[in-house]
This record gives sequence, structure tokens and C-alpha cells, in this order.
Amino acid sequence: MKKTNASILIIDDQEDILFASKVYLKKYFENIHTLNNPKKIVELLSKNAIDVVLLDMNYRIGFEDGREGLYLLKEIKTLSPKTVVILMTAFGKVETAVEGLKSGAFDYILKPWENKKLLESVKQAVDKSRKEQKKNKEIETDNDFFVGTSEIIKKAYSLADKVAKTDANVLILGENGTGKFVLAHHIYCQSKRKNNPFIAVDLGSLNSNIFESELFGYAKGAFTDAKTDTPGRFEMAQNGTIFLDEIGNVPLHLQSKLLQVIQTKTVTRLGETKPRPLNVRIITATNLNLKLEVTDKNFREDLYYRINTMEIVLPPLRERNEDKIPLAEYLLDKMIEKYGRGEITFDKKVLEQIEKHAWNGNIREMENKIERAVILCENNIITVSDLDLETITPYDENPDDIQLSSVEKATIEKALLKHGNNISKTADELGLSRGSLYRRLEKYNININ
Ligand SMILES: Nc1ncnc2c1ncn2[C@@H]1O[C@H](COP(=O)(O)OP(=O)(O)OP(=O)(O)O)[C@@H](O)[C@H]1O
Repeated sequence: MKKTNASILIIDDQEDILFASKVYLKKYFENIHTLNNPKKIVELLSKNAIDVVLLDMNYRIGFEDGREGLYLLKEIKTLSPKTVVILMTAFGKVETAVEGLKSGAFDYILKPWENKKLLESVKQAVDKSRKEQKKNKEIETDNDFFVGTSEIIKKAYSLADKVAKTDANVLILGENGTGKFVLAHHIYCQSKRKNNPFIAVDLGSLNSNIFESELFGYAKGAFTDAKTDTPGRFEMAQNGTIFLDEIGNVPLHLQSKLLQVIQTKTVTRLGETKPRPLNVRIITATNLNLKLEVTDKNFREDLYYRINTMEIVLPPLRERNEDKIPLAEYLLDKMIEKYGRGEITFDKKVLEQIEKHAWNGNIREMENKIERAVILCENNIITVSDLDLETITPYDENPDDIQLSSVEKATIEKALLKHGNNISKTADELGLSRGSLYRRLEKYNININ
């Protein structure tokens, strides 16, 4: 009989159970791993792709309420969402196992089990795990990613495709709305980590108080609200990819903590002392000129070199003139599908405007305008008034102006972030009147709501 190509992990503190189940299941499945200490789960899951876990619910004598099992179940589902878990429980403890089913376990079996029943349950779990993996592949191949025809963007995307196959850290630079998140996700989908988690974190929105607990996790009791042991985003990304957006906005004292995680490939939860091993690919992004931030001593040089093994610059839309019309057509098709509309086309005048317009808000601005136009348009033709571009200055800056305006925009965004979008304080810091700050927010399409 041919063995099924699947990896099963059995976790139990009783050696005889591990031995017996391993010997039996080895006849049917290619890889059987066993663990007698559940603390080693993170390490094992970070090094192996496991299809099914058979998990005992109790480990310490005197603690037989199954809570440990439920906790470990949560941890496994966080670290490796596509792994299917079967709980093992003693007769009379079914209630906790049922709670486990509600928390994402696939099945439970009673100890001592009949081998046939165990085999049946594991086979079904392997099927389920295969289906999950297939579902994910379909989503990924269905992933709609616009490439474009300009040399500058083709170069950037081809670099991304090349680096995707490796485990190198990637830094994506580009103005707001140029597609940094979309590119990071695209890299993940092309990588060998695509069946493991993709965790995106907007570092700009994490204030210093929650930065560490969110990213590194915490132990129960580490601070007043720490009710349970909780993994951070790094652990959630175990075996997968973490996308750290707005890395340029992390304050210096927290940069050193990030550096330590990246350097040591370990993370220590708040309130714990022992580091946990990490196997995570790191993709970062920022709209700031990070090199300049390093020169100005706002960003640690050592962290910069850690994260930019490969640097990909996404050009603003105004530097990709020939992509504007094809991109607009692509976004139009996307919106037609979203709103279930029949064929809609652009009026000739609209196409001219699309080409001339600066699109300082980049792809996001174009997407928003086209979405609005699809909702508003009558007669299935998008007119100039549907697209609503009249009020916006056409693009006629020279390259030096572009550089300058990118810097100005980034400076304003940084000051806004620092002052929690408070207009008066931001204007004060920048030496502007409130009126001129508002004019600039409009010019650069900066939304503060
Ligand atoms: N290559 C692409 N193909 C299809 N759509 C894209 C592409 N790049 C960007 N977009 C669209 O443009 C919008 C902005 O993209 P995204 O959020 O990735 O930009 P960003 O640079 O991360 O923005 P921010 O800096 O503001 O976070 C998204 O709604 C996305 O759907």
C-alpha cells in the first residue's frame, strides 16, 4: 500500500502514546513527528510544514481541565493557519474538546482510541488540509496584478519577481498609493512561503505604548490588561512573511528593538525572558527617503542595511506616462466587475485628461476617481464631469520640482503623524499658516480623516 505524502505531528507527554501512534500512523503517512514537550511547538512548526497535528489537551499533573490544549490549539492556528488540528482527550472531558472545535480544531478523539477511528480522522484531516492549500493556490493565481508597459515599472516588477524566489529582506520605496502593499503581497504570493501566513503591520499607526506588545507579544500578567499569553505579529507570521509598512516612521528607541529581532531571528514576548526562534521573511516599505533619514540620524544605519538586502523603488504615476491609460482601463474593468455593470468606456476627452493629470495620489487616486465615475456615469460613457479632474492642476513640473514636492509631501506627512493629525501643531512645526497647510494637503491629496 502506498503511503500518503503528508506530515503528521503528534504532541503528548506520554511516551507510550507517542510511540504507539507513531508506529501505527507510519504505515499510512510519509512523515510522522512527535513531541513530548509542547513548548517546542514553535520551533518545530517554524522548521517543518505540518499538515495535521494530533494534540493532547493536558500536560501538567493537577491541571487536567484541557485549558493547556486550548491554548496550544490557538498557538498552532496562529503560527500555521493551514495546519489541521485533532484534539486528543480522555473520556469525560468532552466539553473542553467541543470548545476546541469552536476555536478551530477539526475533530477530537477519545483516549484510548481504536486505531481504525484514529486513522479515519487523520485521513479526513489530511484531505481538509489539502483542500485548504488548494483554495489558497486558487486565490493566488487569481491575484489581479497590473504590470504596465513602461520600462521603469517593468524593471521594478521584474526585480520583485526575482527576489521573490529568495528569502532576502526587501525594502520597497515609493510615494503613497504607488502600490507598495500590493507589491509586497505579490512578492509573498510568488515565494515559497506562499502557503504560510502573510501578516501586514502598519507601523505608522502603532503608538509607542502598544508597539512592543503588538509586534513581540506578551505573557499573561506582563501588564494590567495582559489577561492571556499572546503571540505578537512576528510570531503570527511564523514560517511566512511579515510586511512592515511605514518603517521610516518608527521612533529611534523602537528601531533598536526591531533591529534586535531581525538580527537574532528571535523574539521575546513582554514579560518573558527566553527568546523564541523566528523564521520570518521581512518586507518593509516607506514613503520617506530612508537614506536621507539615515544621514539626518532619524533612522539607524544598521537597521537600514538589515532591511534593504534588496531595494525596490516604485515610481510615481507621473513618471510612468505610458502606463496611465492602460492602468485606467484596467481599473475601469475592475470597477465594472465590482459593481456588476455592463460595458463602460471612457470619453475621448477623459482619456486626454488622464494622460495630462499629475496623479499625485498615484494609483490610489486613479482608482478612487474611476470608482466614483463608474458609480456616477450614465449612458455607459465616463465623461469629464464624472471623472471630476477639472479642479486639479495638470502635470507640468520639471524633474527637480518633482523631487522637491516629494520631499515636501513626505515632510508634511511625517509632521502630521507626529502630531496625531492636529493641523495647528503641524502647521506650527512646519512654519506654515493653517491655510497654506490646508492648500498643501489638497495639492498632495493627503487625507487626514
Ligand atoms: N500593480 C498593481 N496592480 C493592481 N492594482 C494596484 C497595483 N498597485 C497598486 N494598486 C492599487 O492601488 C491602490 C494603492 O496601492 P497600495 O495600497 O499597495 O499603495 P501603497 O503604496 O502601499 O500606499 P500607502 O503608502 O498609502 O500605504 C490599491 O487600492 C491597489 O488596489
